[in-house]
Amino acid sequence: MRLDVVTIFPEYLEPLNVSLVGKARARGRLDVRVHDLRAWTHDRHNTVDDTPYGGGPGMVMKPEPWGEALDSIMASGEAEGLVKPTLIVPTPSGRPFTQALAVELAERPWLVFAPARYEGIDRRVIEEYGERLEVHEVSIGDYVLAGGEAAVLVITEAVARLLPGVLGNAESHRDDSFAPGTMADLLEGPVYTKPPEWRGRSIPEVLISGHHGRVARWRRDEAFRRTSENRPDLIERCDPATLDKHDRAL
Ligand SMILES: CN1CCN(Cc2ccc(Cn3ccc4ccc(-c5n[nH]c(N)c5C#N)cc43)cc2)CC1
Repeated sequence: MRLDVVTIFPEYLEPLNVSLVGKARARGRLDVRVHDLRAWTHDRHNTVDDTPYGGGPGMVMKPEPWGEALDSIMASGEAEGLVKPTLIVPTPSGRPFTQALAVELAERPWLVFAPARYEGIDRRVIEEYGERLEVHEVSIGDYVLAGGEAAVLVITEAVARLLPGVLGNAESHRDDSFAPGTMADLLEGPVYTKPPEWRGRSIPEVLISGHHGRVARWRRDEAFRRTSENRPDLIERCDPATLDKHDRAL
């Protein structure tokens, strides 16, 4: 997968050089290219924003630099034999970014991210590229950030861990929380490791019982309890047949 990010803060994307995404890049699973939007400005101040038409607070990102940047990146991808990218625009007014969308995006060969700042990007940019590309305007949560770069880090990590060969065998994403329509809709239960006793706190006996069926049942029950407490909405979403199937398998 090729992944391009256009931003006025390229240094914000440094975390894409480390950990899981950094390893995926080193292994050639991910080709990440970060671009400074100001490279596509032509005035002495490298201007990327201006006052909003109709008045109001803040500034709006000008369409011209974005148009030149996206055209240039698309041309470079096409020169390398890639067809068309999927454009992802983080925005507080976007549809929620979910595990289901991460799974969908992990199937794409080429993603381009357009994280804005200020009050956002002139709407005509989305209209222009929406006529040529699949465009996803997404929000990573119900809170307000100062720009889209943090969302790029979140989305990139969620997608990269789904790419073949990125997660080690031990860290399967097969039973991830939030995977649509499966028992994995439940939140993870508690986890424990050595030592068996720590500051007078021991671990649940069942986990050292050696009885795999009982361990699986205990984990499912704990996941169910935790989900009921923290995310009852996920219980609603989990169809009874799936719950029942899982029970029968235990
Ligand atoms: C007067 N009012 C009029 C409404 N605005 C709304 C507004 C407009 C821009 C910004 C800052 N910003 C700029 C680009 C950008 C991208 C993503 C996100 C973002 N925030 N939260 C998420 N989950 C995000 C994601 N993903 C924020 C961004 C914040 C709030 C406020 C002022």
